[in-house]
Amino acid sequence: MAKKARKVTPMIQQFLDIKKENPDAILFFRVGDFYEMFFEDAEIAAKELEIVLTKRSVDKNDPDPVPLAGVPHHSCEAYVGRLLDKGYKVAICEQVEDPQKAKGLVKREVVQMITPGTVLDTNFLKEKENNYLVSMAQTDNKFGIAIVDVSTGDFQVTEIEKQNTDKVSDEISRLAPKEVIVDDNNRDCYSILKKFEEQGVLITTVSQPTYRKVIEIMKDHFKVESLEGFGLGDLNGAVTAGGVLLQYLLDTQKTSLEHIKIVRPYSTDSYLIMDSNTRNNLELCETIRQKRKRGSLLWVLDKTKTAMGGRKLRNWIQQPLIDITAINRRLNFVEAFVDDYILREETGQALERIYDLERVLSRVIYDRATPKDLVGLSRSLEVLPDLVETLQKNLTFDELLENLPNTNDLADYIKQAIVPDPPTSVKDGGIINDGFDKQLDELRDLSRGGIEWISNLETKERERTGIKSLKVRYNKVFGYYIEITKKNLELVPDDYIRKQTLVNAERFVTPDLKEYEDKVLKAEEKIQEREYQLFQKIRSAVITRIKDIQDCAKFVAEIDNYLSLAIVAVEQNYVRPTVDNSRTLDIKRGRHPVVEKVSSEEPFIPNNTYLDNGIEQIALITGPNMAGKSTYMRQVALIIIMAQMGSFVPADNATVGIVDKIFTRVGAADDLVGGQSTFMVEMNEVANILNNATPKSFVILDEVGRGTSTFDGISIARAVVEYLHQEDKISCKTLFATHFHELIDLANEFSRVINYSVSVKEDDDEMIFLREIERGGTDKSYGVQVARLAGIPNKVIRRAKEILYHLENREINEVPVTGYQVSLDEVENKKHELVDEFVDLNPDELTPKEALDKIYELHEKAQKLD
Ligand SMILES: Nc1ncnc2c1ncn2[C@@H]1O[C@H](COP(=O)(O)OP(=O)(O)OP(=O)(O)O)[C@@H](O)[C@H]1O
Repeated sequence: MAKKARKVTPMIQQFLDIKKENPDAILFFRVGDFYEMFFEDAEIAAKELEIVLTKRSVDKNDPDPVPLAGVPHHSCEAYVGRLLDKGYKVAICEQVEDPQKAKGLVKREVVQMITPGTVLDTNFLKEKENNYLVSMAQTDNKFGIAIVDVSTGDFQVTEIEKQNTDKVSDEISRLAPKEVIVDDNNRDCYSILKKFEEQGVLITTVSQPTYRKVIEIMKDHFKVESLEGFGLGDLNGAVTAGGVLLQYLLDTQKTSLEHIKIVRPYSTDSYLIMDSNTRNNLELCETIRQKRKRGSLLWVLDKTKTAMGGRKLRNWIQQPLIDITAINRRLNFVEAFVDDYILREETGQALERIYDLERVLSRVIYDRATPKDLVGLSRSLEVLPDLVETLQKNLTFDELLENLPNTNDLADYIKQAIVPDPPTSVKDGGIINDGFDKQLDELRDLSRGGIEWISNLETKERERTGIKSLKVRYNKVFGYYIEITKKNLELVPDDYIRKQTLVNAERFVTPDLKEYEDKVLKAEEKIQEREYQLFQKIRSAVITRIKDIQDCAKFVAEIDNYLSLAIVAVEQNYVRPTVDNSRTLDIKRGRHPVVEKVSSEEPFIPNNTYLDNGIEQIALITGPNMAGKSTYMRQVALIIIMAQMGSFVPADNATVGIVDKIFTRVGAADDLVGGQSTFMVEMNEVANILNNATPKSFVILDEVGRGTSTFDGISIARAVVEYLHQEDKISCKTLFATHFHELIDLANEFSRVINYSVSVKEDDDEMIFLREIERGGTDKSYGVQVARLAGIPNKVIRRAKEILYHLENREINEVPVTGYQVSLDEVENKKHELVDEFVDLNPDELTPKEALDKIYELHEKAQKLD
């Protein structure tokens, strides 16, 4: 801000004072019809919003005018939205008294602090996505995480052991928060959050209150004596994060938080665990490269009709269940819809008429709701009885309907109160129905009577004066007046009082006219006041029913999800999976839900999968590039996820023994991570899998060891398979795709490793992909043929084939050196040296970090060799 003390105008001083209270926000300072920004705020706004930066002198002789930028108040939303998108906070500072009545400088106050995590305006929110604000706190041995979506009132807390920083990071990345709050002194938390800050998430630092204070904040907010009732007994980390979050909201949001009615503790271990790589690799909610919903699993499954359903479905996909009863409960509901076309149709039609109850409710609470919002709320609630009647036709839904609150009275009340098609703002008037409020009706009668008297006045006065062209008109300056053309002026009666002379006419008023006008205007003012009071009364009526409306919203979202999953199941021909406690994964003719939907050129070829922990634990899949290995492995993971989220699956038959964690090591994510070599990323991911997988986990390894030289790669790949196979270690179901044909032999040595390959047919040197997974390995890679498909020039292909021939026949030294100079002898010797060095490594003498560094060093050497 202004560094040296300078004399400034009172208004600029007022700006500076308010800015001092809100140092980390861009201050939108209301001046007349504009929001103006000064000093650095102006410079930032000008740059980020591409608006003109000007200067304003604070006094006549000021040599150093103040930077200034402004936006019109009526179109400020778009500008605020852009600043929020870029991770800024915006403080809206309004004139809080009528400038015409103000003595001296008009009073101004910050009436709203908008931050990316607390925004409510529908213009800035994605309809089918939650907008999470997260807080992170730390106790002796735990990290606490609290999550709130201010636009829906959803408030959850969890905690994770302190040593498990990766898990914390995975959870935060699942939530994809817009803003994270953290104690300004907490380095551990901050080091986890740094990555998110680099991705553009706003990190807001606050001072963490003491634990006692935190408990008080939580108890005060929820109006309870103890937090035990929420199941927060000894979750100190979760409670701390929750208290920090509430305190932040209380400090920044100048309105009530009444819609945050309950806090729900959860454990990340109650869901199928996936790290953020796995979520990305499997393209659950967006594609890896384009970051678009189209092409993701969500895109296939989302047929939801309501925004609430859309948000819930996203959460279901991100958090598949591990409790068999809960999964089967969901599957039962989906099945009920799958089996009944009429039920689907009728339910769909009802859901289509339901607005975003959660977000309307939060706007009501924050006093941002429009009359249209309330009409929307009432119409949505009115749909519920129809929906209930429809669902009652199938007994499966009884359980869901049991606790659904009855909100008919509220719907009726709003319907009686507000006109069916009200204007957008209460200020526009005319929002309350006639007959709803006696006082309003009387005022309206008065006003209408006055208007009628005035409108009859023209006829009356024409008769009285004999002036046929006499007109009664209204303008903002004089109010009502009588206009007489110049040529009729001598007929003007004595009681007319002249107000204005025009070129061809004169304007008059009469005492009667003024009296009626007064009545009308006063009545109008009172009507406006009364309508506002009534609107607030209706608002309060809604607020008393927050819990009921939230329960209805949850019910609608849940039904919407079952219906959506059922519609997809019918359209795409999915089946109900059997989910049980076995260790078996048995999929008959499984398909990839996304690829089968987008592949228009060739029909999708289904494939079987059988894995268990007893006999067929690790499937080693070999086959040419482009054959469909990655698609196949991802398809199996997606089928598990779909089954455990309660969805039908793309297969003819599927049995899924509950999986606790899914891990993937798939090359596609490599380019996502900046600053680390492909090999390093690969090894980090493998380390994570080997350290965290359990016998109930499912692991996909795609080309492990690819990022380094062949011998290193084979050695690492083999060691990983051996480790996964050891009965006393992990022994989890694994799909392992590899180009290293040398690994095929593992099936002879290890009882639970089974070879598979993806079939290809050769026809006149042409390669035809059959896309069928067959038992048995293949030692042909067809890399050269695939290279040709990719458009590599024929000359290079021919030469590659020539080299390949000699390599395959172990005639490394006899490759004719026509075309390219290849010193294979030298390369081969160096390669042996590297492998020797690798084999000589003694794990007992190295820490894991040293081992990784060493491998990395060898990898770099090998890459140079390549
Ligand atoms: N079962 C299938 N039916 C039809 N098309 C398929 C099938 N599996 C894969 N494909 C198509 O084949 C293409 C290649 O598949 P994928 O990327 O899985 O091959 P890959 O064997 O993993 O190749 P690479 O080893 O080069 O990574 C995909 O774009 C997909 O559209």
